[in-house]
Amino acid sequence: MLEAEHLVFAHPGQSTSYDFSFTAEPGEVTAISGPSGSGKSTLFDLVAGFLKPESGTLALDGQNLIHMLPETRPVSLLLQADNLFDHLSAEDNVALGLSRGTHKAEARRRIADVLRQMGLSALAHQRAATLSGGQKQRVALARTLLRDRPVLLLDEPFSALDDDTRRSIRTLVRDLTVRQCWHTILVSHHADDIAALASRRYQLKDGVLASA
Ligand SMILES: Nc1ncnc2c1ncn2[C@@H]1O[C@H](COP(=O)(O)OP(=O)(O)OP(=O)(O)O)[C@@H](O)[C@H]1O
Repeated sequence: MLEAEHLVFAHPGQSTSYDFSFTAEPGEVTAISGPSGSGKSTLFDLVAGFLKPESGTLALDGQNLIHMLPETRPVSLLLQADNLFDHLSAEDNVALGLSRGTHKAEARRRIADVLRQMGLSALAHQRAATLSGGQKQRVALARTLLRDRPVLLLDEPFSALDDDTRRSIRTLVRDLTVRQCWHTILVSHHADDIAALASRRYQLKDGVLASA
C-alpha cells in the first residue's frame, strides 16, 4: 500500500499550505480530482520527489520514500502529452524504460515483448513525431510497463484522445494496473474516466484531500 500522511508543503510566496493524506492500494486506480490550481500537480511532484515536503511521511509497503531522489523512487509518471522524445523511434522511446546495464540481447527481447503486448510491433521503427496521440500514449505506457515501478502517476492521460482511443487506453491502464499490481493514481477532471477506472476517490480542496 502507498500511504501519505500529512505531507505538508507550501510554494514560496503562496498563502495556501497543503496537507496531503491518502492511501492507494496495489492493483487499484485511485482518482484525485479538484479544480484548476487546487494542487494536483503539487501532490504528484511530492510523490515523484520533485518537491520536498516540510513534514510528513510517504511510504510504500512501510518503506519511507521521502529521502529518495526522484530517479530512484518506485514511481513512473505519465502526462497528458509530451511523454516521448519526438526524434526517437517508438522502440527507442520504450528502451528508455530499461534499467542501466541491461544486457543488449536481454534488452532487445524485453523491448520487443512489451511492444508486442501493447500492439505496437509494426510501429517499432517509426519516429514518435509521426505517431497519433493514442499511439504515443500506448508507447509511453509500454515504457512504463518495461520500467515496471509499483507507483504510476497519471496526469490527465486521456484528455488529448478521441472517444474510442480514450476507451482503449483506459482499458489498457486498468488491465496493466491489475496485472502488474501497480498503485495507479489518476488525476482527472473527467467523471467518466473516474467512474470507469477508480476504486477509490479523493477530492482536493483547500489544500487537503477528502474521500469522495
Ligand atoms: N513553482 C511554484 N511557485 C509558486 N507557486 C506555484 C508553483 N507551482 C504551482 N504554484 C501554485 O500552486 C497552486 C497549485 O498549483 P498546481 O499546479 O499544483 O495545481 P493543479 O491542481 O495541478 O492545477 P491544474 O489543474 O490547472 O493543472 C497554484 O496556485 C499555482 O499557481
